[in-house]
Amino acid sequence: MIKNICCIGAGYVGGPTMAVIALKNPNINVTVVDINKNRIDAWNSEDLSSLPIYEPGLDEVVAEARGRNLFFSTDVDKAITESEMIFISVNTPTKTYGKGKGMAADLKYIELCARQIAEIAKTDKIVVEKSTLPVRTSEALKSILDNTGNGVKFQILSNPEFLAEGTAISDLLSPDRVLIGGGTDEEGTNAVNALVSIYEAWVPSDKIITTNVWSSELSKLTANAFLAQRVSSINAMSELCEVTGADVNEVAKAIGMDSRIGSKFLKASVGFGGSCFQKDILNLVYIARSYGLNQVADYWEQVIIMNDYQKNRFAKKILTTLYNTVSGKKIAFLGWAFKKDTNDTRESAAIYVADALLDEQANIAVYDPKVVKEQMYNDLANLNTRKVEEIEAGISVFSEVYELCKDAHAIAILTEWDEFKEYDWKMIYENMKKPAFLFDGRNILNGENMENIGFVYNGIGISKNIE
Ligand SMILES: NC(=O)C1=CN([C@@H]2O[C@H](COP(=O)(O)OP(=O)(O)OC[C@H]3O[C@@H](n4cnc5c(N)ncnc54)[C@H](O)[C@@H]3O)[C@@H](O)[C@H]2O)C=CC1
Ligand SMILES: O=C(O)[C@H]1O[C@H](OP(=O)(O)OP(=O)(O)OC[C@H]2O[C@@H](n3ccc(=O)[nH]c3=O)[C@H](O)[C@@H]2O)[C@H](O)[C@@H](O)[C@@H]1O
Repeated sequence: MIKNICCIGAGYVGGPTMAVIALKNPNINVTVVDINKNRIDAWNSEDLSSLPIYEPGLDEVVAEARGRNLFFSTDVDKAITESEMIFISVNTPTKTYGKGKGMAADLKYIELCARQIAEIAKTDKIVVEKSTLPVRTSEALKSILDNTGNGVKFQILSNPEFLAEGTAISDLLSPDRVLIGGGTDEEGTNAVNALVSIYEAWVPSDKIITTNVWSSELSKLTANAFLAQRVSSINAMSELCEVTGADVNEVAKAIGMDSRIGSKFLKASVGFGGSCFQKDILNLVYIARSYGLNQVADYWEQVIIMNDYQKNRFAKKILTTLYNTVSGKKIAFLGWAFKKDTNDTRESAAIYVADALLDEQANIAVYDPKVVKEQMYNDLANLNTRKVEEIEAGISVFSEVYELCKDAHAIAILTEWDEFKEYDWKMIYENMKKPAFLFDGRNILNGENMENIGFVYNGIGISKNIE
């Protein structure tokens, strides 16, 4: 029976995942550790609205478990020493240097964890890969862990996480499945069973599937590739809709009712963002190429190419519709996060659309209910396309939508926050420059209603000019 587990990495995955494991396993002590002290302080904050990540329902789970059997700490060594099972949930971003730059996953954080575990551990441990990793990473982990020479035995499991941000808590409470990859010898089976029993505290047994480690590692990359592919597929159709007079919402509904296709994940948009889809597909492409599978690599790479195209296309549409110049014009951005109900902005389409419009000297005004100004400036600075002073001069951040849209030439909806649907759009229209352009990058508003108010409305995959 496992009594103590720890998780290295208190981010978007480590934090919520461990909070739910602790909630459902009150007899197991769960310690989440991170080298980032600010993050740990925020997880320990008395004020639950100051948790480092925003996820609906997370505050309640933390309130119940924290201090009871859920702990957040920067003492990584102590947590490793005391735990029988160690989850690794550190970031695995795309490499920005050296071999595989811009494609491969950067595994330096993973390797550092493995080396630290190898150095500190004095008793046998089950090490669980929670981070998304290239297929066969566990082989490298095993080699590092087994070569310490201190006689400690390690079992390595793969347990990828499938939660989506914004719905993390409900995804964790009722997952479609839990996937555990592990060895099939006696020790491997015991390790798998130990992890299965933790999930069985709340997940029905038939939803917990076990596979070999390679299948588990590769299933995670495959799932994200398939999901992102659906978005790129519907986005590709959105452009065809715009030139033929078809309506992408109608097309999505029509095809989604085919049970073989299914209705989810068919929402045309300004392009997918988030920390994982792009990173994981690039990684998949890199792996395929490294095995010489160039057709496989090209096939998946097209999902990213299409997504980049969609983001650019949206920015270009704004430019051409506004008479080919946005220089000095106020463009109001509704939303900056990569999707609603999260404060995460990683790879958000908003960043790229803003960058393209800054090239055209637009004055961009932004409002997002959960993203702070410094984050927006950082996101643009990280592109390395312009100086910080230029970013600060080109982007102004508002905390209130009516002021945001006052005297704007155009509004662009970048994130599908629910509150955007509830605004007094008539009032917004009245205070804008005319013609008042509205670019709905998420198709959340009713185009006809907006046109009745007076807006020149542009949705994604909806053409107004073709009968
Ligand atoms: N964000 C998401 O929705 C999902 C992410 N994933 C995967 O989970 C992994 C983690 O992702 P996020 O939680 O989003 O990343 P994150 O960047 O939010 O969190 C990672 C944390 O690990 C910490 N860290 C890095 N090296 C460390 C070390 N040596 N010792 C202690 N702490 C260390 C960092 O300080 C950071 O706080 C990635 O592999 C990602 O692909 C999987 C499913 C969903
Ligand atoms: O590995 C990960 O990090 C996670 O990646 C995604 O989760 P996430 O990126 O948090 O959010 P999604 O809901 O998948 O949305 C991703 C992006 O696609 C966009 N999207 C999604 C669905 C859709 O129909 N249309 C669309 O444009 C969203 O707006 C967002 O920008 C997957 O859905 C999770 O299963 C996975 O665990």
